Amino acid sequence: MSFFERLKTEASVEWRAYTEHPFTNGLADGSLPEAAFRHYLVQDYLFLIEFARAYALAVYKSPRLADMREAAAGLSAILDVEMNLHVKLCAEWGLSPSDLEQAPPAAEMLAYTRYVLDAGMRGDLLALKVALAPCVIGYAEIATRLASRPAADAASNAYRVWIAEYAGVPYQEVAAKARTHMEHLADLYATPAREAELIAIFKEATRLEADFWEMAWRTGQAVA
Ligand SMILES: Cc1ncc(CO)c(N)n1
Ligand SMILES: Cc1ncsc1CCO
Repeated sequence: MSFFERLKTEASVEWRAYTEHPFTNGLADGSLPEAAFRHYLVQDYLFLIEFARAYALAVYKSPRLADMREAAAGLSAILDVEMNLHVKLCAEWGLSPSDLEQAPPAAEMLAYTRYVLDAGMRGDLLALKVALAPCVIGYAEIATRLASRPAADAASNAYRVWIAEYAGVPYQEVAAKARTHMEHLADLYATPAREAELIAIFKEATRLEADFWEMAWRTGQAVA
C-alpha cells in the first residue's frame, strides 16, 4: 500500500466526511443554495492566499532544489491559475478582487490555514506536505467523483464551471504530481517512528477541510 493509501485508510472516517460532504453533492446536482456557494468561494479566496503562503514556506523548508521547484510550481498554480476561477465567478456577483481580499475571515478558514502553517513551521517538508495533501489531492478526488454524475455538466447546473475546473486535466495533473512528490518524500523521511505523527497531521487537516464545507453548508441552511 502506498504512503497516501495508508494515510487515507487510517483517516477513513474523516476522509469520507470530507470527500462525501453534502456540500459536494449539492454541487454535483446543482441543488446547493447560491448563498452557501458564495460564502464558500469568498472564504476560499482568503484560504488560497494563506495556502500560497504555505507553499512559500514549503520552498523555504525544501532540502533539495527539486523540492523547491515543486513547491514554487504549487505556489504559481494557486496564484496564477486557481484564483482566477474565484475572481471570474465572483465578478458575476459584482465582487472585485479587492472586495474579496477585504472580506472578513471566517474562523473555519483561519483554523485550517493556521493549522497547516503551524504544522509546516514546526515540522519538516514531509510534515508540511502531509498537511497540504487533503487539499490538493482531496479536491482532485472529489471533482472526479462529481464529474461522473449525470447533472454535473448540465447547462442548468450553476456549479458546472467549478466542477470542470477541478476535474479538468491541468488541476488533475497538479494533484497527481503533488501525490508523487509526497510519496517520494515519504520514501526518504517517513520512518516507522514518525508514522503516528504524520497520520495525526493528515487526520486533522482532513477534519478541518470537512469543517470548511460545513461552514458554507450552514450558510445555505440558514437562508433556505
Ligand atoms: C478549502 C479548500 N481545499 C482545497 C482546495 C483545492 O485547491 C481549495 N481550493 N480549497
Ligand atoms: C493548485 C493548488 N491548489 C491548492 S494546492 C495547489 C498546488 C498543489 O501543488
